[in-house]
Amino acid sequence: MTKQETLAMPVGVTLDRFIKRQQSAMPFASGELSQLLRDIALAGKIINREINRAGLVDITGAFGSQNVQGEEQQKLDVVADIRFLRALKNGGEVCAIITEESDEIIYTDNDEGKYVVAIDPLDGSSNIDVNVSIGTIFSIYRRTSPIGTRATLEDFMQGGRNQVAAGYILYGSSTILVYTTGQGVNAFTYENSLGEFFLSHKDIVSPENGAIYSVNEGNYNDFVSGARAYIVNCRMKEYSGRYIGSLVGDFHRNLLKGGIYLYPASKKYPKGKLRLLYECYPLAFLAEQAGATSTDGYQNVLDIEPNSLHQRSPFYVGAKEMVNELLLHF
Ligand SMILES: O=P(O)(O)OC[C@H]1O[C@](O)(COP(=O)(O)O)[C@@H](O)[C@@H]1O
Ligand SMILES: [Mg+2]
Ligand SMILES: [Mg+2]
Repeated sequence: MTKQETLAMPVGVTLDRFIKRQQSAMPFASGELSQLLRDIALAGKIINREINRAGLVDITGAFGSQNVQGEEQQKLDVVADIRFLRALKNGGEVCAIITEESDEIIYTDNDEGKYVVAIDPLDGSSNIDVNVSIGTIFSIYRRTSPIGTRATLEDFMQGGRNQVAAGYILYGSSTILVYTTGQGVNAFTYENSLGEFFLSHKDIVSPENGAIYSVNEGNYNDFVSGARAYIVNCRMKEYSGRYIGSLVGDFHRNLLKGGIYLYPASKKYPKGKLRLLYECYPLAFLAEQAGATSTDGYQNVLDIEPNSLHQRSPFYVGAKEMVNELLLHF
C-alpha cells in the first residue's frame, strides 16, 4: 500500500478494515497474518478490560512466583500471559510462542501454523498497581522450519530484520494499538463503548530530532561511561527528563514527540536489562519504520545476532539525530 493510499485512508477506519485493505495490497497474502493481528487485538481488548477494573477485583499485587529473569511476577503479568497465549493458540496461525513469563518455547499444538510470536504480555510491571501506563509488546516471524513439523529454536533466532510484523498496545489514558508490517507505522485508538480499534494516527513519522530523554537516572553511577557522557550532554542542553518506567509508554511519547529512551548496560545489568526478542527488536523495527533508529551503543539493534530466547541487550532508541549524538560518546 503506498503512502498516498494510506494517507487517503479516512481516520476512523476500523482496525479490521485497515488490515483487510493492507492485505489486499499484498499480492501473496493469504490472510493468516491479518487474522493473527486480529487475535492479538482481541486479547488486547480483554486485557484492557482487566486493567481498567484491576483495583476492583483481586488482580493487583504479586503472584507469588518468579519468571525466568528472576523477576517477581505480578498477577496481571500472569493474567496477560494466559490471555495472549489462549488467543494465539485458538487463532490457528501460530505454531510456537515465546513469552517473558515462560522459560521455554510454548508449542501451540498447531504445527500447520506459519508464524511464531515473541511477546512481552505486560510491560511496565512495576507500574501495574499504581495506575500508570503499561503495555504489551509483540514480534512476529514467518517460520523457517517446514510447515507441519514442530517449530524449532531457529524459528526464533532469525534476527530483527526478519520480523514480518511488530507492535505494542499501550494501556494509558486511552488504549492504543501501534503496529507495522514493514509498510509504515499506524496507530489505532480503542473506543470502549463500541469495542473497536479505530485508525487515529496514520503513517506515523517520528521527528528527526528532539529534546526529551528517558532514562532511570537513579542508576546513573552504574551506567557505562558512554551513556553517562550522553546524559551529561542532555542535562547541559536542558533536554526534558521524562521517564515513566514503562518502556512502551516512554517509547510511544518519544516516537510522536521526538526523544530518546536509554537503558544502558550497567553493573547490575552488564548486558542491559531489556530483552532482545520481545522488547528491543519489535520497538527497533517500529522506530526504523517511522524514521527513527536504535542502537546498543555499537550497532543497530536490528543487526544484533540473537543467540538465546531471553537474551538481554543495552537499548537506546529514538530520534535519529539524538541517537547519532549518543554514538559520538561510544
Ligand atoms: O525500573 P527500571 O530499572 O528503571 O526498569 C524499568 C524498565 O523495565 C521494564 O519494566 C521491563 O519490562 P517488564 O515490566 O516487562 O519486565 C520496562 O518497561 C521499563 O522501561
Ligand atoms: Mg517489558
Ligand atoms: Mg513484561
